[in-house]
Amino acid sequence: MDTLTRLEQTIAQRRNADPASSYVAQLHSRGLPVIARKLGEEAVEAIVAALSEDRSEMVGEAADVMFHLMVLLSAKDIPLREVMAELDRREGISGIDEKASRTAGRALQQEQP
Ligand SMILES: N=c1c2ncn([C@@H]3O[C@H](COP(=O)(O)OP(=O)(O)OP(=O)(O)O)[C@@H](O)[C@H]3O)c2ncn1[C@@H]1O[C@H](COP(=O)(O)O)[C@@H](O)[C@H]1O
Repeated sequence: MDTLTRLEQTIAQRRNADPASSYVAQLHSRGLPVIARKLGEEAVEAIVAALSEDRSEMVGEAADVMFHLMVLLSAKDIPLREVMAELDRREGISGIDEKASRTAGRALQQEQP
């Protein structure tokens, strides 16, 4: 089993644990807005780390972002496999082409009466 799948299972098991002894349970007990905000804070910390020269800090902050994203997915009852399936669906589609097709689609919609 890969690391993220194991982490997903751990988070599912810890969700309803005692918040005094589990950080995952603590986050869940505080609710979705707190979990979402925490992910935002971790993302900002990752940005700061990326702009510093400290490689290990970047690795640590990237792990924090991924962990808190996994907690948020759990809170939203979205299985990791659904996100992986979306990434699989996107495989081989250039971001440039995808954006261009969206822009063209919007232009077509605006032309219609
Ligand atoms: N992977 C993680 C993991 N990564 C980060 N964290 C915690 O996320 C929190 C991050 O919050 P902060 O950035 O605010 O951390 P901080 O140390 O307060 O930092 P600053 O305020 O100084 O910036 C810290 O408490 C980290 O310990 C994690 N907590 C848990 N896990 C996994 O989740 C499992 C279950 O954890 P519990 O629910 O706590 O048993 C663990 O066994 C791990 O596998």
